Amino acid sequence: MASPRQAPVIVITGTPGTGKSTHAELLVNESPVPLKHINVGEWVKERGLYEDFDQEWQSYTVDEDRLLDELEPIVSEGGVILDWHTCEAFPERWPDLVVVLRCNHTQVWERLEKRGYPLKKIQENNEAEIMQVVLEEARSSYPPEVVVELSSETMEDLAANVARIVEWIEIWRQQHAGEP
Ligand SMILES: Nc1ncnc2c1ncn2[C@@H]1O[C@H](COP(=O)(O)OP(=O)(O)O)[C@@H](O)[C@H]1O
Repeated sequence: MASPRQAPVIVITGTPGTGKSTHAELLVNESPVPLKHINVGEWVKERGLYEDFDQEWQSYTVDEDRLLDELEPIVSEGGVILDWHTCEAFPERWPDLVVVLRCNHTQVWERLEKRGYPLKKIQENNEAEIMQVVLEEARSSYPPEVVVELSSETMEDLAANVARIVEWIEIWRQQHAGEP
């Protein structure tokens, strides 16, 4: 990394509906260091970082090269939460912490139904949660000490998870104090 990092890079990932944005928003408020929340899906749409839009699946084919090019300078500064339903595109050197949120697949189904997702997309995500696709992806892309799996089924889970990440940030800060 070219620039000194005063704050860590945290990836929050998980199947859509597991609670990534909810966690990221609360974490921004509770973090002891300033964190910028990037909802990568929204970022891709706003900046046109996609090659195509699939009507049937209602999803974008992301231009990953452009996405990574645009994120790189922000990530090098540190103090960022990358919130995305996939994480393997991010280089191994980027995240200090990868949080994989997990949720009972029935709850995922209900949350995505409320969001108005097409049935096909709900089924695909439901199956992905059952098969722990995102967790496997995170485990195969990053060192084991960086990846943490957290349950996100209740408001108590949410509060406990954010408190745990805040504690982790405090330790990260102590370990990196005085670094150039
Ligand atoms: N731990 C939780 N307990 C209860 N409801 C939650 C929890 N996490 C998320 N939700 C709810 O589930 C829905 C999807 O959450 P969201 O953060 O948008 O998921 P994602 O960003 O992973 O797609 C929202 O209505 C949110 O309020």
